[in-house]
Amino acid sequence: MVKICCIGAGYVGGPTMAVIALKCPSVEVAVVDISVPRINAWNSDQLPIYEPGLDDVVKQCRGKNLFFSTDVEKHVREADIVFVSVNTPTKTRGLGAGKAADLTYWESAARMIADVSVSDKIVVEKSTVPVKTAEAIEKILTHNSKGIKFQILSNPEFLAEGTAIEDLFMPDRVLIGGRETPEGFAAVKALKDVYAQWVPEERILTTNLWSAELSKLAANAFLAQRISSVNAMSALCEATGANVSEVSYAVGKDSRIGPKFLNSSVGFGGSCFQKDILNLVYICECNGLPEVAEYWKQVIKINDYQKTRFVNRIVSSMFNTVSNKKIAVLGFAFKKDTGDTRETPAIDVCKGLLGDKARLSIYDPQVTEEQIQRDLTMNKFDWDHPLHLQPMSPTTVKQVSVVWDAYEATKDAHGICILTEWDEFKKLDFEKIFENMQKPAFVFDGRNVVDAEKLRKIGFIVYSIGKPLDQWLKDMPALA
Ligand SMILES: NC(=O)c1ccc[n+]([C@@H]2O[C@H](COP(=O)([O-])OP(=O)(O)OC[C@H]3O[C@@H](n4cnc5c(N)ncnc54)[C@H](O)[C@@H]3O)[C@@H](O)[C@H]2O)c1
Ligand SMILES: O=c1ccn([C@@H]2O[C@H](COP(=O)(O)OP(=O)(O)O[C@H]3O[C@H](CO)[C@@H](O)[C@H](O)[C@H]3O)[C@@H](O)[C@H]2O)c(=O)[nH]1
Repeated sequence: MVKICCIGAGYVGGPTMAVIALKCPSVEVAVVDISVPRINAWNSDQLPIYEPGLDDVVKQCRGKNLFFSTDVEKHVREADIVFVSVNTPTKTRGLGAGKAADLTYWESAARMIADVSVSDKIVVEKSTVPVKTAEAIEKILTHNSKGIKFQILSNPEFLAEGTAIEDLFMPDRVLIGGRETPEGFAAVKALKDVYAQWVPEERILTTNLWSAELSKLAANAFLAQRISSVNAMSALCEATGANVSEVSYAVGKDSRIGPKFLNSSVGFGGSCFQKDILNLVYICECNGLPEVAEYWKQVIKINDYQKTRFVNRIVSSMFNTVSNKKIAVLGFAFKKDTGDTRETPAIDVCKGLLGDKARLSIYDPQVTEEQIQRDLTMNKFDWDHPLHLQPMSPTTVKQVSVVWDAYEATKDAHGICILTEWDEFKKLDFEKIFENMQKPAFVFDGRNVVDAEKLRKIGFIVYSIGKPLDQWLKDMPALA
């Protein structure tokens, strides 16, 4: 029986290994982590992450061929294939601070693998890493190996949160990069055989190591670039009276461009896009390519501009101040169908409004008060460390209350900001909400989820990203 061990029981390690266990009953899969609460949660009825369909997959395999454990060394020692899916945060100090990937967790995992191994192993990079990381990992492993042979593969993960199980069941592609040597080809084949149990052969791509590592950063950069492109257009739409949804639709009808990933928003969030582009920018700079670095940096700049622009719209529309006004924030997660708040645009929008002394009442169906308070007090990039190493802030933001109902959040509010596209926000009774709000009542829709015309008929002043502006908003300056 092939034994797989995955170091890192997070958003990637957990779902990916659960699906491998489900699809490969003859493989034994152990997912290990240094975080005791995380492993306890994986072994309980309340999994540590919310992902549609995940509970079901875990229930079918847990205790049979899927195990979650904190005994990292034992499972690594016994495994034939070791996936490493640990944090790769953005460095906050030293060389490359604010851009480069911090490989501390990766390096310590590699040293531990070398220490405890007593048989040859395939080590798989599942985390997103800078191109050429495999070379460094290889050096750590071979210098400490006591004669044991390691083959390093790059097998980046492309799942998106909220659709992780679907993406893992039917991936567009699985990418495996390895050394172009007989041993490298054999390792690639061994991993390919695992995926081939449910992924059609033509969707399993094999490349050299550097292409696989770089393809992951490139894919995220291309995806984020599409959003920044459409968001840049949204500002121009507002200035000209064009409608960004109509523009996106018309542009996406070109089969060379395609319709997906062209929704204008308050900005992209999530644990990957910003981090991976910063990483790409740093790699370009290190390789003497400042023009290429500048090009990708612009994707992040437009994303920051979009968030600032949104806050400025709110403040300027509400008589140039939100001081002591109650603003209802609907949605805090970085996208719908997840409780994940890493790099969510809601953090920057809320901080912007708090900077102007607003009172915030926040509702998200999947995010807890503790998480929101933590996000609003944490320093940039601190979120991307194992849970027990994250700073616990003793302070809370007093002007923020977190409620468990959209109607409660909007009661007596001056304005509503929609920051996540949860389906339930489309079905709210806006007549009832309008009655209970201060007047004039504003809606700032950062996800284009509400029917603006319907809301205007009720009496709201509505701002929808990239849509023709209300007369009210036209009269207000909204410079970013
Ligand atoms: N979240 C996503 O959707 C996604 C998708 C594709 C790729 N990635 C990449 O995958 C990697 C993991 O991301 P994630 O979202 O799963 O992160 P995560 O923070 O949810 O999980 C990482 C886990 O690794 C554990 N860990 C860290 N060091 C360890 C060690 N030495 N030994 C054992 N456990 C250790 C942490 O405790 C944590 O539970 C990152 O490189 C990320 O960029 C993420
Ligand atoms: O048209 C769009 C599509 C997305 N978004 C936003 O972009 C962010 C990222 O969304 P998405 O890509 O769906 O989620 P992630 O889970 O961050 O997945 C991305 O990042 C992962 C981590 O690397 C990759 O594996 C995935 O392929 C890649 O899609 C979210 O804030 C979305 O709201 C938009 O604003 N407009």
